[in-house]
Amino acid sequence: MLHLGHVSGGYDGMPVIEDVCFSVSKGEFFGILGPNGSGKTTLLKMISGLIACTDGSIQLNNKDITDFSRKELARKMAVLPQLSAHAFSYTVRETVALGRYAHNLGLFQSWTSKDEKVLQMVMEQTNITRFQHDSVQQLSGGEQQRVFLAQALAQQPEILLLDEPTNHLDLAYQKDLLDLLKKGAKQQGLTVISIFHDLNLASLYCDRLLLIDEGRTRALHTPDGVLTEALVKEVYQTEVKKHPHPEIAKPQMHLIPADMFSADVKIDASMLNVKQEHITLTSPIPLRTLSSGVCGAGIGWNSYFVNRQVSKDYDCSDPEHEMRNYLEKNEFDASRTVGMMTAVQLEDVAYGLWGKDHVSLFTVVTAGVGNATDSTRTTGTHRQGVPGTINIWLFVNGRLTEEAFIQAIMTATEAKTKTLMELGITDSETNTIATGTSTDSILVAATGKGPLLSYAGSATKLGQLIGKSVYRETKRAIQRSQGLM
Ligand SMILES: Nc1ncnc2c1ncn2[C@@H]1O[C@H](COP(=O)(O)OP(=O)(O)OP(=O)(O)O)[C@@H](O)[C@H]1O
Repeated sequence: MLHLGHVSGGYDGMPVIEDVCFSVSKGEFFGILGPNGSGKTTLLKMISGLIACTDGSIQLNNKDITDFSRKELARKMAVLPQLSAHAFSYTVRETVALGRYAHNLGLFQSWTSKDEKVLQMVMEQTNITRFQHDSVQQLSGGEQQRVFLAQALAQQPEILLLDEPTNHLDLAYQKDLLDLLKKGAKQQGLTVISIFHDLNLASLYCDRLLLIDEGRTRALHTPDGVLTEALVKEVYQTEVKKHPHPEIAKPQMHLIPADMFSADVKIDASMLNVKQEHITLTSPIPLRTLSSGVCGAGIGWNSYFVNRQVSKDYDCSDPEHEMRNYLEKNEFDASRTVGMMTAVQLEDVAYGLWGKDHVSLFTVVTAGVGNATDSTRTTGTHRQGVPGTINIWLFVNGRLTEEAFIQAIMTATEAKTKTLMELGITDSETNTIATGTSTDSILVAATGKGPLLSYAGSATKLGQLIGKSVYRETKRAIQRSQGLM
């Protein structure tokens, strides 16, 4: 639909855009990214015909844009400019109605019922109907932004050009506006070309991104292809971390603020508090965690770790909610706590600091095996009223990659299973060696200090510490709970 072939252009003979080529198809949501002054607005002005190309050509539906009259072009393309501090003397309704200009013979003279219908529709869509008789001047920046979007939509263009459309909008309106544009693209085939400063919004909504730097194309691809840590660092001169969005398959870039480094912290027994009711560990800094606890499960940052004793017939339809109430009652901030439950006597806990020098590990285990299961054979129907959960906490005094977190869990699970095998713990349903219990939980937490540990398999120092410590501490915890130590 729109094709830019080797386009160059700028101001007063000074080139800003150089040799840019790309095509945008009908119904595509296309994002333009780049640092301040890289030429994004200039490129948008060239597409809308406001600035002429000094080289190359811009074609709309196979016709050079210079061959369209201004009014013809306005029926095809609408522009939502960056909001500036102009004085707007029109009312909201009048401002939006100006968008129908391209469809009329003269301003307001031939106002038709179709114009009125479109006007009402776009004011509804942008949620500005209630301000329609107010002066644009008296609206907030975000409200004005929506008025000008309504004006652009009233043009009923094939292509909508937007310069940072979410500027001035609060979180909900940012989402509403971009949802509206996406819907327009998907359902009505509206082609959206938009400048973004927010890489994450661009990633969420755009089908493809163009990254420009000093007026030249640096990358043109899907969000995943353009938003790489290396490219963003090079173009924006700033450190970022790439992470997948938790709900949809789009990348998100996280800034890393300077001066966020806190003092070195080593997690050890001095931070552990064993009581009859619960075992707690309080870290002076938030730790990066991966856990299967009742609370604080998944990936997160936590400072408090609670292993709470519950009666063996604890039965609750919403254990997470109940646990949160418990944590709050005991003055733990539930949003920063990993909480687990066990029915074993907490004084039977086994723990120890393993390793020294570059990496060390503080391992804490509570273990009951009354509920031991062989995961390869159990049908899950056989349950005993005997306490039986193995809760393993691994505090790594080091910095872990995500794969190291996952491998730490694998290595710990292998070591736990080996302990059960050596102690001859069996599944009472299948009469075979148990692999764990049906309600085991695990936590891996890391201080994030020191050299990066990329792996935690048994070939690494960390993996060996995990294997040995989980094996030993689980064995001691089981033997204690069985009254053997
Ligand atoms: N009207 C103008 N006359 C002369 N030079 C201009 C004009 N407008 C912009 N420039 C220059 O062109 C370059 C690119 O500006 P442009 O506004 O296109 O960048 P941008 O990527 O949109 O920046 P930002 O992210 O800050 O909005 C800058 O060096 C700017 O100073």
